[in-house]
Amino acid sequence: MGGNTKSIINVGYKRLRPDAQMPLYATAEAAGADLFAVEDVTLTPGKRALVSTGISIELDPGFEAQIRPRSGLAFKHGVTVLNAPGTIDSDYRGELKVLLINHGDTIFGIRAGDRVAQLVIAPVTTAHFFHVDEDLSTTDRGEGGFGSTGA
Ligand SMILES: O=c1ccn([C@H]2C[C@H](O)[C@@H](COP(=O)(O)OP(=O)(O)OP(=O)(O)O)O2)c(=O)[nH]1
Ligand SMILES: [Mg+2]
Repeated sequence: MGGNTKSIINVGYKRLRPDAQMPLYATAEAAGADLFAVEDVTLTPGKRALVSTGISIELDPGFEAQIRPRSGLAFKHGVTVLNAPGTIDSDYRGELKVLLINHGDTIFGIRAGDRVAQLVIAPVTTAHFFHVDEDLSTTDRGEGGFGSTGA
């Protein structure tokens, strides 16, 4: 289409239990790889739960993984990732966990093997923060924010 090339990085994963499933892209060009629950969880309305995936990954420095909601769960059941997007640091070696919340009005049951969220790999820019003594540069926006440009 635009002549841009796809970028692919290698990400090693470990199964922390035999029934864990590796993150899986549902289609060839999916941005997110689905994450699977390894346990049954019951989410009553308004409640949250940390759902185990049974997977750990090793990202190279300069990358992160984001745990994002699945829109189908949000649309059909009001179930979403509470801390979306969850941040997986490249130095994290623990199990990937998904913090789900039920914003719906009915009980939502998760079964082991269900796809509960999706993992997006992204490059990270690390800032070198330096203190400045002079004024910051002048812009049209200035200090306006939080709706300052109108509805
Ligand atoms: O949805 C999430 C979010 C985070 N993590 C793991 C990976 C991440 O690298 C680590 C720390 O996450 P974060 O920095 O968001 O949490 P924190 O509250 O700042 O904890 P910490 O003090 O451990 O950084 O927890 C998950 O498994 N799932
Ligand atoms: Mg942190």
